[in-house]
Amino acid sequence: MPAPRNLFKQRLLAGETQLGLWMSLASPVAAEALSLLDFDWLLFDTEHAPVEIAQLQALLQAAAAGTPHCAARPAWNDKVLIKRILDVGAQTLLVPFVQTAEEAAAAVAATRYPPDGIRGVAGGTRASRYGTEPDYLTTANREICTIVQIETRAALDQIEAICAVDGVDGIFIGPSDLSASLGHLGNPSAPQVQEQLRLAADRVIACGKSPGILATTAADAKRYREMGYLFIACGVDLGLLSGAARGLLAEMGKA
Ligand SMILES: O=C(O)C(=O)C[C@H](O)[C@@H](O)CO
Repeated sequence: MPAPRNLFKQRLLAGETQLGLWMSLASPVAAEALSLLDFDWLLFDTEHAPVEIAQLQALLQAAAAGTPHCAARPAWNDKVLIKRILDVGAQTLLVPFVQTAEEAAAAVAATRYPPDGIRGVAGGTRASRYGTEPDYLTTANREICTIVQIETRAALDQIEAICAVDGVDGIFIGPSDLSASLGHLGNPSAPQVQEQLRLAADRVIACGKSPGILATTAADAKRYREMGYLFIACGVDLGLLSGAARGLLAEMGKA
């Protein structure tokens, strides 16, 4: 049996819109419950969430209950972190803080077995169904989706060069870090930041790649969709939980 088909990658390359959810709670219960909703993808964050590799494996196992495609973000553009995430079965990686074509190429190489890259070979991991998929090693590369995250002014300057790197399947813009880099720390809604987000989407699309982004409200997600963003994390599980709890308290008159 070959590696599982990566439908998220196929839809990304076809330019389809895919609505996702950003997962920071580090909770298998939340992962399982939210996987049963109709999101196209879930992103498990290991950069800014307290998630190590064994926990990520448990999160992926829990989310396998449902249909969304499961992506993961390593804590850094690091070949060891990326290898370990691939081994626990994530096929789509969102690699943070990529600023140059060279860094993008390194991210791609880390996700591919030789001769296309440098991913280390393991006999039995969750990715290969613990070694029961005889064709996994020869088919894994084509089912990996590598998305790089642009989150600085310097990276914005390199969008076209980064998009041109073979194996980069999509470009994800991090509004929080980008706003910080542009001098608007904590304020991604600043008009100058929003203008850069609009321009970035246009430039990525002009390069023939799909742009993605993280929104924290439905209003933001809709605006980003109008800007042309194609894979949009429409919210964060942690934010949704605490927002709903705050709303409940407010309704009870304890704001
Ligand atoms: O810059 C951003 O935006 C991101 O990279 C996402 C953040 O890390 C964070 O908001 C995720 O919870």
